[in-house]
Amino acid sequence: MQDSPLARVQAALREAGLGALWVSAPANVQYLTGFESPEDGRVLVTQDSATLYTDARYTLQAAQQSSVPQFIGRPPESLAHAAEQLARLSAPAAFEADALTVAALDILRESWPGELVPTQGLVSGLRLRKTPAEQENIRTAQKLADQVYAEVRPLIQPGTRELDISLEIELRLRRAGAAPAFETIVASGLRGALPHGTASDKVIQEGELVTVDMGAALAGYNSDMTRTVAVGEVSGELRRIYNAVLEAEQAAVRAVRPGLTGRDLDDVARQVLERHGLAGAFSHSLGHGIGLEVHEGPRLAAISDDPIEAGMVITIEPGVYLPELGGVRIEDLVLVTETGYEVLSQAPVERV
Ligand SMILES: CSCC[C@H](N)C(=O)N1CCC[C@H]1C(=O)N[C@@H](C)C(=O)O
Repeated sequence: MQDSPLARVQAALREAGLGALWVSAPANVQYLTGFESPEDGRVLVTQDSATLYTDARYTLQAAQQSSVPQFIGRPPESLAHAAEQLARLSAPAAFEADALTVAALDILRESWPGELVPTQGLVSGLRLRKTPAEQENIRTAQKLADQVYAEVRPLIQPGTRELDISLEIELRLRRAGAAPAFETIVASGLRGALPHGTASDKVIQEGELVTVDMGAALAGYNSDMTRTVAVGEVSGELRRIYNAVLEAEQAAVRAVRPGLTGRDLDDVARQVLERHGLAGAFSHSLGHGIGLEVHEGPRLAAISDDPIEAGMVITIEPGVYLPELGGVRIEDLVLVTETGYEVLSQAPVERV
């Protein structure tokens, strides 16, 4: 309890001179309470209490899952209940500035007494380093994704539609009790130049590269991995960009260790691609943290000072996108350890 996420948020409130925090970011609601329908939940954390607010659709579920007491009801009753707690505080209450619409803030201001101040990162900062239990959840989600990828890999052949590959992946994830972490990306041939090219009805042809970017969501935690494979013989230029991306990816993975910043790792990959004359075609960041959300801190990007620390789970995913030719992305899921890294994604990276 002493070191639980809730206890740490309460300690942070005391340190910041805040009386309470209204938590509305779904991942933060789940992190603090264990409630697995967090889009329909909010949490009021004070220095010595916490209440989960949700509605009657979730009475039983919230009682089974939540580690904090629940108030079942909708606004205005729920906000009036929170207002009673806030009225006892002498310090201002805070809200999550990155997880509240202007309209929702107006309603809180109309419903509650006292000052309401914006905060950022109070809870999501705690989520950056994963506990051993969280690491295990992500590892299990990735193992399932590896298994599903292996089962579906034989379908990536001439004559198959991209859509049928994504459907097969998503069906197999769901059969196993998981869900897709995000809409599966299957981008073949020229569509490979779309970094977020979700599967279309395009039919895969001989001589194309096919990029599959997939993740499993299990027990609230997500995985994320990309493989690009060749269908038959591909052109020399496609082979060249594939091997350049592979070199960049492997260099960045091998560089992972605590003490660096997100920018340092992004630089490693970008420099390799620069040597191959391809840095201009790497149009996104190197990677991101992952956990209760697919995209969370730290950012691995050219503009990121985010520190890389042991316990973080990150993706390393350089890509090259050339509209006239196609694209390549290779992505691994990596746990940052005290001494370096452990690659969690085990699906084979093929030679092209
Ligand atoms: C819609 S979730 C996509 C998951 C994927 N593995 C991923 O994170 N991608 C695909 C290419 C770029 C990268 C991404 O979206 N990165 C973000 C963080 C960025 O802003 O660069």
